Amino acid sequence: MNGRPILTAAETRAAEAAVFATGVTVEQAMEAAGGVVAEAAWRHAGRVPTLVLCGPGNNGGDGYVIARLLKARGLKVRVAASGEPKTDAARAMRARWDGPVEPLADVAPAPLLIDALFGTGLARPLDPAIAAPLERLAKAARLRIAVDLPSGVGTDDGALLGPGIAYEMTVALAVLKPAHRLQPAAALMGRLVLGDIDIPGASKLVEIARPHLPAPGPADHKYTRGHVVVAEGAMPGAALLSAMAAQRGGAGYVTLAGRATGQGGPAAIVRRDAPLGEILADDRVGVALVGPGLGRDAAARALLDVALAAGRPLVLDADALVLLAGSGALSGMPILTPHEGEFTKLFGELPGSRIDRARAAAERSRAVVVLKGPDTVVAAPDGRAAIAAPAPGWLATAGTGDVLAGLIAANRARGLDPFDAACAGVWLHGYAARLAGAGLIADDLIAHLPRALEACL
Ligand SMILES: NC(=O)C1=CN([C@@H]2O[C@H](COP(=O)(O)OP(=O)(O)OC[C@H]3O[C@@H](n4cnc5c(N)ncnc54)[C@H](O)[C@@H]3O)[C@@H](O)[C@H]2O)[C@@H](O)CC1
Ligand SMILES: [K+]
Repeated sequence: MNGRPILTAAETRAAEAAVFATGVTVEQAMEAAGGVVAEAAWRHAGRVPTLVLCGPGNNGGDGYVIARLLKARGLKVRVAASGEPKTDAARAMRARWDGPVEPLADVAPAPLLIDALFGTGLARPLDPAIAAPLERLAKAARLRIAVDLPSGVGTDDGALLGPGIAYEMTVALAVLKPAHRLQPAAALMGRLVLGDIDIPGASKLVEIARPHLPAPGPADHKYTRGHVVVAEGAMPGAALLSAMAAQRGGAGYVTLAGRATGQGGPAAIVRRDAPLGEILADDRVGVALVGPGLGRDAAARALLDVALAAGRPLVLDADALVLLAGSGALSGMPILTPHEGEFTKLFGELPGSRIDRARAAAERSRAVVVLKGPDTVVAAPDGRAAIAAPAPGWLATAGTGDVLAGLIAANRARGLDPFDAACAGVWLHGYAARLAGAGLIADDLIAHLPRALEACL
């Protein structure tokens, strides 16, 4: 799978254990971890008086190493701890720290705060006796750096278990964890730096990577590049946005068909008023996109039924998802693109993190599920899953979902497998949003798609 691996707390422990089984010691891994954080802190903050907060586990152990290494560089470093270290490795690092260790409760702040209280081992919400001084010290600092994770977030689900402090930088150790990308935790990370400590991790969960989308070759023509048929429903503006996004997203041929309610848009988009079933019977159709502006009436239902029966690759969005509520497994592995509200209508209240819920929904529906939001998750029925890197909040505006559906349709029509097509669409969408900048509207995203595509050649 493309993209940086993301490991849960248990998977990270298993990856560490595999490395320890080769003869590497926990102390060596901890020295390496402390080393990468100290280096990153030095490069980020320079010669700034520093306070390192150490917790009881190995995250705290990393903290004692960081304190020693920064002090060796000539920084004024103080250490405060929430208690005595509880692991052998952390005790060993505590013993190698030659300065005092102050109690957390009443320690004075410093301009740079390094938080090594808890990492992947946090098992419950922070006690106020820890959360309160952490918050006080963070507020009084000028810069805040988190070791592996901000203390007080759920590693596997990104939930808030502490005061929700925003850091300037987080140094993820060895691999990314779900909290680095899942909200609300992801918003606290600041600059996310990956600290390589030579612990390889493989996972069925990755961060969505820039796709490789080669330019059309000499043998390509409009149909090999992908023919996208977008169903036009009650609100034709939404379908037009999808169609334009598919076109600018690289599809060779885009047709609007269905209720023939719309007008306007580029002359290169073909409008047909033949029955949708007849249009989809053409085996050169690469994908049918149904849902944006579809409506929820009997005519909408009829269009959806025709598309479901056509046997073509499908992308189902918006109203189509609401109309599908209560249906079981789907055939042909369609791509479903619900936001939270549509997801709940379609699949009910599922337990677990957004990753767990997207995976369960994908398995149940036999579809690729794109659970949209500030931390979009893509999941396939075989367990593959991917989380998008943070995209600009400006995407929270009308029509951007229609653009995403069109982009995913274009990538599916060009022949990518449903999971890869969904990931490629999400990546292009986020990248185009960064190019479009502040105040973007959905039309601006479309205008920036050619440059986003160029980045993938
Ligand atoms: N990923 C890796 O390969 C490496 C990880 N290391 C570090 O080790 C960390 C994980 O270490 P640990 O598993 O010891 O976990 P932590 O250091 O995150 O914390 C575990 C300790 O905190 C206690 N605890 C959990 N929740 C608490 C709460 N709400 N209030 C008070 N105490 C609580 C536990 O009982 C345990 O003593 C990583 O985050 C990373 O910083 C490095 O030291 C070495 C290499
Ligand atoms: K931490």
